[in-house]
Amino acid sequence: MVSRRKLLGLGAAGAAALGTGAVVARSMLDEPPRARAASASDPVPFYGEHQAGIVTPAQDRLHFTAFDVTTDDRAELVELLQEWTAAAARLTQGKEAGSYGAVGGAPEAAPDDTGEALGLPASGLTLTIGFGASLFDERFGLTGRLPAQLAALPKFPGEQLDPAISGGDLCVQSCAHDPQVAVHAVRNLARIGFGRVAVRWSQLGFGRTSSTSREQVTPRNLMGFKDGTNNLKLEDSALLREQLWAAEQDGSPWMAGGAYLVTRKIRMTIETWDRTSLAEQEQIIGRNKGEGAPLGRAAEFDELDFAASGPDGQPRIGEVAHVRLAHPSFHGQARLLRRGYNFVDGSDGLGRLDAGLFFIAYQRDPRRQFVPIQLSLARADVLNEYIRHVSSGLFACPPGVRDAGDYWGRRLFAA
Ligand SMILES: C=CC1=C(C)c2cc3[nH]c(cc4nc(cc5[nH]c(cc1n2)c(C)c5CCC(=O)O)C(CCC(=O)O)=C4C)c(C)c3C=C
Ligand SMILES: [Fe+2]
Repeated sequence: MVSRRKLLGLGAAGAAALGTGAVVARSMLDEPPRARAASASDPVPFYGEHQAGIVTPAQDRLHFTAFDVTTDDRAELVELLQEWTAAAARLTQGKEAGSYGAVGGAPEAAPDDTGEALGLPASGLTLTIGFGASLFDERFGLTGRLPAQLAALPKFPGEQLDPAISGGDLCVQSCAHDPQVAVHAVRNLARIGFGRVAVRWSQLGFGRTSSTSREQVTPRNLMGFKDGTNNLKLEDSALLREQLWAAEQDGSPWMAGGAYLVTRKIRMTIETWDRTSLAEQEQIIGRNKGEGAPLGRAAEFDELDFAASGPDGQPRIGEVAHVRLAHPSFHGQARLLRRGYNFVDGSDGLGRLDAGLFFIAYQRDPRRQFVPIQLSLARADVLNEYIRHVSSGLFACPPGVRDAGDYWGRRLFAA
């Protein structure tokens, strides 16, 4: 197999051989992936108990895609998932999607890799798959396997969802430190899926808006605030077991080790936000803009003190501040692993940027976690004056792929 990085180092003779369409022997250049990503260009292990791309320290770039399955044939769907898994195992290690690659196959055949990532390193690529509730209809004999956790989200006050950019039978979250690598992976999965799946909607993102590890600096969202401070993180193993990973006893044993994913595309009216005073912006969020410290406190990771009041006798963190309404203490300690990205999809034709937050949250049960939190936010959050939810997705992300004999969702399709 040719790793993309190796291809660059082949030298003139090797490059010439590839250029003439020679098929490279799989064993010639194969090498095992390193155990863990050490730098932004390194691979992240693909095999494991959980899918990569959930607690993996959030990469800088996102290409999220939802697919509709266009075949009604269960065997074809299983075959697709097997082919996707094999391609994902290669792509995430910096290899090409297929064993011949972009230039190593027969000249009369379409290449089994599209080529735009040739020469690029793995770039921390992770590919994470999810299954939407619509996959469990009568087409594939999965009706009895629909997890209760995929119950449709309620209609939240104020949302203006566009069905064309919501839902989907399948989703793939592609994250990498290089946008070309993230897009290349999705493009090749779509290519492999031709005739069996069609892209329903997709979203590009940048500037991760959450930290999922204590080793990461907290990034900023497009409102200019640090986002992801009080998040579930990779290091919180007991909390992850309690709040993130589905367990055998949760009702759908095939999901044990997986997690449920909620996506929301949230458009910001940033032009209005940008004309709002600093003091008001900080009141709305409940943290200061510079440090990201809770109002009334000095440092980013200081505890939030909801009882503290200012000189005017009013609570430092207002009753309708975003962080108060979203805090676990108001939701039976429910937490989320947030992993969102900023987006700017050009302009809206009315002189405004089409920009905002592509919110991504993983959890063990959206009915206990995302739904109550979002209900509080939708009812009272002062931030609502500046945001609008325009798309929604809910997916069951199965456990990790154990080894090369396993595939995404194997336990779902097992007899
Ligand atoms: C339903 C869940 C949430 C949505 C939707 C949401 C949208 C949203 N958030 C920000 C900006 C910030 N959020 C912050 C904290 C925070 N947000 C949520 C949940 C949702 N946010 C939670 C659970 C928390 C943590 C609360 C806590 O325990 O303290 C922050 C503060 C920094 C941080 O802790 O991450 C900011 C800033 C925007 C702009 C937005 C929609 C566009
Ligand atoms: Fe938030």
